[in-house]
Amino acid sequence: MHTDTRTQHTDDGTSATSWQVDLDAVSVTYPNGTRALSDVSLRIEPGEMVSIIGLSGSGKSTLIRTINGLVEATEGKVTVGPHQINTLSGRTLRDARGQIGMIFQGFNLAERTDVFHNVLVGRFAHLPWWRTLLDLPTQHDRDIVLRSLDSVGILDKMWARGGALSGGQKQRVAIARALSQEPSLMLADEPVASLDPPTAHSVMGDLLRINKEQGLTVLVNLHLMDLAKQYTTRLIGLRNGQLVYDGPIHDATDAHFEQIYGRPIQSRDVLGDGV
Ligand SMILES: Nc1ncnc2c1ncn2[C@@H]1O[C@H](COP(=O)(O)OP(=O)(O)OP(=O)(O)O)[C@@H](O)[C@H]1O
Repeated sequence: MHTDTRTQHTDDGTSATSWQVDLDAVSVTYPNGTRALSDVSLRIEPGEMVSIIGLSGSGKSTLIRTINGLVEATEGKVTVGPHQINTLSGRTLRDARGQIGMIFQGFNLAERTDVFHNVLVGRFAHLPWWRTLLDLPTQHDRDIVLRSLDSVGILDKMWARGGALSGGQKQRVAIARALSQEPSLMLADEPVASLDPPTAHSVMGDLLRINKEQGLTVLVNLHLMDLAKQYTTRLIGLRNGQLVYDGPIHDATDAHFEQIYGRPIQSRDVLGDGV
């Protein structure tokens, strides 16, 4: 299968590559016998902004984790940029993951460490080990950390401790940490599920801006249909581990959402405008 990449131009004139993602007949069965994904095939083009929607347990996290190699596909082929992820292990898998930014619902920040060093962690994939041990980032690494913080509007919090930030600020630090990897793909697993509605909208707005400004491929797991409609251009619907919708978001009707949820739409399926 041909795998495409696209060059993105960053503000400092350097260029990075935005990756395509291909899943070819991918199934995942966990060791306890749970079949979390069944025969999923899809292609995400470089630079797309895609939402993955489904009820709890439908396989959204498993899909995201299979793409970055945290979960192994038990059948099928997972191709991410130039890598066939499900054949990699050890150093080569770590190197590939170094180019995949990952954002989690729980932020995963070091609470007692300042924001600068939390974001610098994103550079570790690119630093020789002795520089990370000696805490000796280059000026280039520092510049990237500052630019990443600036791009999510929290440069002024650089010396605050991770634990002293609000949920929205923590998620922005997590986005900055992922950006400092200079990623070729951004994966977000329920990034706004712990946030209040206005903050959820602004974090989704940050992800959309990064997608547009940097041309970065973004895949985001959501369980709220209005966020998917407002911030993404393509919808992937999962139900019981199966792909039940894949198409442009503006073609997705309430009937499609009902098919994805397996029941009529309820108020808990939408966040509201948060104002
Ligand atoms: N490590 C695991 N071992 C065994 N079963 C698992 C594991 N992780 C997930 N599952 C199961 O796989 C199925 C899909 O789970 P997954 O977390 O991918 O769904 P999800 O759509 O992300 O759900 P949620 O929105 O609640 O996070 C579920 O039945 C879940 O219980």
